[in-house]
Amino acid sequence: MAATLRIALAGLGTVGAGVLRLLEENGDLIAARAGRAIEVVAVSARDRSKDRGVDLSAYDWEDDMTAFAAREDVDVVVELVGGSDGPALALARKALAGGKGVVTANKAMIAHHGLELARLAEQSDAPLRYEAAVSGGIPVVKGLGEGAAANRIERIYGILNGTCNYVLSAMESAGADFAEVLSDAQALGYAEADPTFDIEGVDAGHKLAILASLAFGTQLDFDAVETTGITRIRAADIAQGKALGYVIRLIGLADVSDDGHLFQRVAPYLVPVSHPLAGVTGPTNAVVAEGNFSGRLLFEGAGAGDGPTASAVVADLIDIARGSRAAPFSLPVAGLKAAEPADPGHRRNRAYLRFVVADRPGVLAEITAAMRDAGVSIESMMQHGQPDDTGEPVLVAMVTHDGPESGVASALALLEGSESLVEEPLVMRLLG
Ligand SMILES: NC(=O)C1=CN([C@@H]2O[C@H](COP(=O)(O)OP(=O)(O)OC[C@H]3O[C@@H](n4cnc5c(N)ncnc54)[C@H](O)[C@@H]3O)[C@@H](O)[C@H]2O)C=CC1
Ligand SMILES: N[C@@H](CC=O)C(=O)O
Ligand code: NA
Repeated sequence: MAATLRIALAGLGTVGAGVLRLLEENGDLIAARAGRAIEVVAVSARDRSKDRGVDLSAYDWEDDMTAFAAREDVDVVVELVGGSDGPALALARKALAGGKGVVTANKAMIAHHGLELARLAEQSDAPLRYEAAVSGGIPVVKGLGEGAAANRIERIYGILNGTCNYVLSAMESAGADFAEVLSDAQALGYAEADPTFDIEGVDAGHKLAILASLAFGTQLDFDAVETTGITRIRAADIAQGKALGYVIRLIGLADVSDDGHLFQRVAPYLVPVSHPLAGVTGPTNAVVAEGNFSGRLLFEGAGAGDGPTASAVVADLIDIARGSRAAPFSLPVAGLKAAEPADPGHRRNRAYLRFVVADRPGVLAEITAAMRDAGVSIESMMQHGQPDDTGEPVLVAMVTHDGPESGVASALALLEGSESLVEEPLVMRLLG
């Protein structure tokens, strides 16, 4: 058997402790499959004395994780700290520049700096792997980079954030309160250190930017991802969606037009109950990739949590131990094209619009007039009034016929500043 693959592990939280447990429990099987043992040499985290339920006594401790990059007894650095910049990025840069491999679960860092890191990896012929960064335990990075590598991918979309899916499906099934379910998701280790990244769609945006680059061979462009989170969704929207035959899911969706314009959006969508993504509940993620020869591929599994994420991290280590040197984004860096962001105005779809309005005569006429003037055709409309004349605001929801997104945008622009609207209208597209 070849020499041991020696690793240093930065970050001993949910994922880091999971990796140590996995290497401990499945060590023999992993060594047999990798062709050599994977040995943890050193670890680093913020607090040395914290009880993580794993024995650290066999490993060296470094207070400063960037010291891993200079250690001659380390082949691969595993970065499980998080944060797009800061010590995680410093460590990845130093390690790759010095010819060490890097395995990371850090989607924020890859989404912002993946191109630079891939270039460093290429220059020093060091492996860079990030399977855990996109949809935790699902082998979607490998699925696209290897299994579907022969295809032109035409569209990629899916449920990319376990926390949001957990929150939405609990609100849907148990009528649970948003804040309460979010704290459950945090306690279960699904949420990011800053959970606003989850609920505002930023985390899903990081993953979508990575998937788009892998799928379309374009340069990462996280700044161009249009991002809307789930914080404005009310129980009434979920109930309304259900009555229409839909569930609400936070969807990341990317495609590239024939003339090379890249569309990337994360937003809550109404998903027909018959669609495979509608049955995806809890912290589960699912990614659909449409290949021109493979047809529709569906990758589904646990998108967050210690075990599944550790499984993806260790799979990357096994790849490196086997000697794989695949390009991080499936193509040499020079082959990744810069893509212009697409203008979403021409995209056609049906939309769910929800207004909270003052309960007084003429309000509905004002909204429908704006729709008419913008050329938006209404398919159905529901008003949830108060049982008696309480003067409380009421909720008006409507679904439009298929039409360009620019029509809905124009209608809402006409209503901007209207005293009839008590809050900003909510728009969710119907997944087609
Ligand atoms: N928790 C999950 O389900 C998943 C997490 N990830 C990613 O994995 C990475 C780690 O996530 P978790 O384990 O959930 O985070 P965590 O918050 O549980 O653990 C982070 C670890 O990094 C250490 N750390 C943080 N800042 C540090 C610093 N400045 N210096 C030294 N150590 C520092 C902490 O002490 C802790 O040990 C993140 O990039 C996250 O986005 C990816 C997929 C799923
Ligand atoms: N916070 C993320 C963790 C995995 O990427 C999520 O909820 O999906
Ligand atoms: Na993955």
